[in-house]
Amino acid sequence: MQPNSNYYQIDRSEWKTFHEESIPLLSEKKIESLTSLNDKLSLEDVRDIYVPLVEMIDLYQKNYRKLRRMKSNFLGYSYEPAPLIIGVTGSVAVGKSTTARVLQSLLQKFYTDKNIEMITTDGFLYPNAYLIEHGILGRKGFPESYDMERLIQFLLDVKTGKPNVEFPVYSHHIYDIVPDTFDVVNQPDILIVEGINVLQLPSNQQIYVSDFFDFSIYVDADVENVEKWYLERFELLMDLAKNQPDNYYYNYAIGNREDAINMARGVFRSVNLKNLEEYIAPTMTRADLIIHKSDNHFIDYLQIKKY
Ligand SMILES: Nc1ncnc2c1ncn2[C@@H]1O[C@H](COP(=O)(O)OP(=O)(O)O)[C@@H](O)[C@H]1O
Ligand SMILES: CC(C)(COP(=O)(O)O)[C@@H](O)C(=O)NCCC(=O)O
Repeated sequence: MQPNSNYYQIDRSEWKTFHEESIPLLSEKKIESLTSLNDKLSLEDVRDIYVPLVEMIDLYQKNYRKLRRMKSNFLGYSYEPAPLIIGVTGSVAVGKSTTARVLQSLLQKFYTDKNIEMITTDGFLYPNAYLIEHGILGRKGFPESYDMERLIQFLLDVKTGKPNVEFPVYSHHIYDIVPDTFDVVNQPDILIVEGINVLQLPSNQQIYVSDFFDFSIYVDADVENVEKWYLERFELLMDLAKNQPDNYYYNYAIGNREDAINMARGVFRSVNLKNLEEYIAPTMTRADLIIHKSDNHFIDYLQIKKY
């Protein structure tokens, strides 16, 4: 990021000191219970990074509701609550879903009386059969592989307060959309939407996915680290598939390990890296907050949009 860019750069050592006086501190008990639920997460990360982040989101949340109330009064409409929507994006395997899950759990502990939900846009990928039929299986994750109209309709339904809004489910284990399976989002107070495509511009829709966002986060890391984390996840998925012949990773799991890893490295470079460079990284400067991860997923600095 250039020094004259539109972001304040804040080192971890400074970020961790931020605290809004009017907000009661999250108890140590709540913080500790979160790390025991998520073995990937260190207590330091929750304390240093996520607690200040939740407090900052609380400022957005309060302001959002206040503005909506005042606007309704001004226009003479009755006030209708609408969820605050937070977008989380970044490369494949940078740690978006881990970040989104931690944020969801911590927000839920912070707002005990509110409903905090999370979805991933993987569910809006077209099924493999469709991608094959259109000759774009090798473009999975690129803009044309998503049903963006359906995603926008979903967000519209949630934002306008519809109950039990259904969305399709993607499974990394079968490497496809799970047939005839849906999850629901039911009138959340806060919805986190995680995916590589959430800050991208629409191809032919009038509305951007990001038009629905009240706060957005881009998770950033050097490509060498992202490739390493992608390969580590690939090995983990292979290990889990060892005794599951129906699993997409089964054939890799029972075959030559080095060949499988080399294949995955090739896929990362020819598909996911290309996607990152062409379509994902260019959306970074649309985010309100950039979280930078260094070796071993250590968050070393954050950047907050100035204007
Ligand atoms: N903070 C973290 N500490 C350790 N491992 C992590 C952390 N965040 C993510 N990972 C690991 O990195 C890999 C990619 O993370 P994931 O959340 O699946 O990425 P994405 O959703 O961006 O594809 C996974 O194997 C995950 O377990
Ligand atoms: C489903 C995805 C597009 C989304 O990735 P995610 O952010 O969930 O890791 C990606 O995991 C993927 O399958 N990419 C296509 C190339 C590949 O890695 O097989």
